[in-house]
Amino acid sequence: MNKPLEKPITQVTKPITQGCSIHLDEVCLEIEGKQVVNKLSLSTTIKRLGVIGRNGSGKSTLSRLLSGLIETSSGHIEVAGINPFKDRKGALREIGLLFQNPEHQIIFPTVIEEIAFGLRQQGQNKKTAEQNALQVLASFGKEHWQNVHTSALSQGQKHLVCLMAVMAMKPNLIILDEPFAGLDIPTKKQLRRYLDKFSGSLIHISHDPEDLNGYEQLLWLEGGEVAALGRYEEVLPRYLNEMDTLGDSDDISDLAS
Ligand SMILES: Nc1ncnc2c1ncn2[C@@H]1O[C@H](COP(=O)(O)OP(=O)(O)OP(=O)(O)O)[C@@H](O)[C@H]1O
Repeated sequence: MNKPLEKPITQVTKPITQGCSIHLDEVCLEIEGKQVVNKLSLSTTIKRLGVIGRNGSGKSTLSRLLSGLIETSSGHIEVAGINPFKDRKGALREIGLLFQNPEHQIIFPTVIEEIAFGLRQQGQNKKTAEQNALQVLASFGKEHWQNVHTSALSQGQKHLVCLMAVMAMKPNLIILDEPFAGLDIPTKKQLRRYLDKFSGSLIHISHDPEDLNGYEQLLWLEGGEVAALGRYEEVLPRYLNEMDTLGDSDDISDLAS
């Protein structure tokens, strides 16, 4: 695959709701000689942006670039007015990242410690961080979780702890890297309800278009490039059509050659 798609739209001039500003200018990332992200440019202030694309198209890499965990090889990234890689303090303040697997995120034995950790990172002292963490737990109706051992939580509960930990830091933008994968339908619906209440911006990576229902824009990545950026209703049918066509072919066998 990786054939050029229709002319990409990389500038959406009229966002429906104003959110966090995100600007990428000719961003490239090379890992071990492989061009993982290639001249990626986009500019948006949308509040709900879904990211779709095939396995290996660069979605998780984009989330790491946007949250400043990795540096570009070339090009420029600005999120909420800062360069997230260079301004780590600013990135901690502005951007939260939620991984698909909460096991990759949770490091503390109890829920309160886990939620307070990010606040300590932001400079709060232990007492204030724990008070604020407790407030967040209360706002989710989960005060009784404070001393619960994180290892005793179900997968869905772990996801919720990660979400509360991220929200406690009051970011302007939360990036979600397939947070619903492997969750049952009720847990997914509950987490979705919490996310819908978030007043900041969300960038949500998902293989399931249903997760992104109601999102204002979709970014479709292909081979580390923007295949399309536009309204959900415009981009999704094109994407699904392309995926159907690919599903009828056999490009997986290419991996063996
Ligand atoms: N640390 C790394 N070393 C080598 N290659 C990498 C590394 N990280 C990512 N890649 C490559 O970059 C490409 C994009 O990977 P990425 O994980 O961003 O894709 P993705 O769209 O999130 O995929 P998926 O939908 O399967 O999660 C892949 O070809 C992957 O093999």
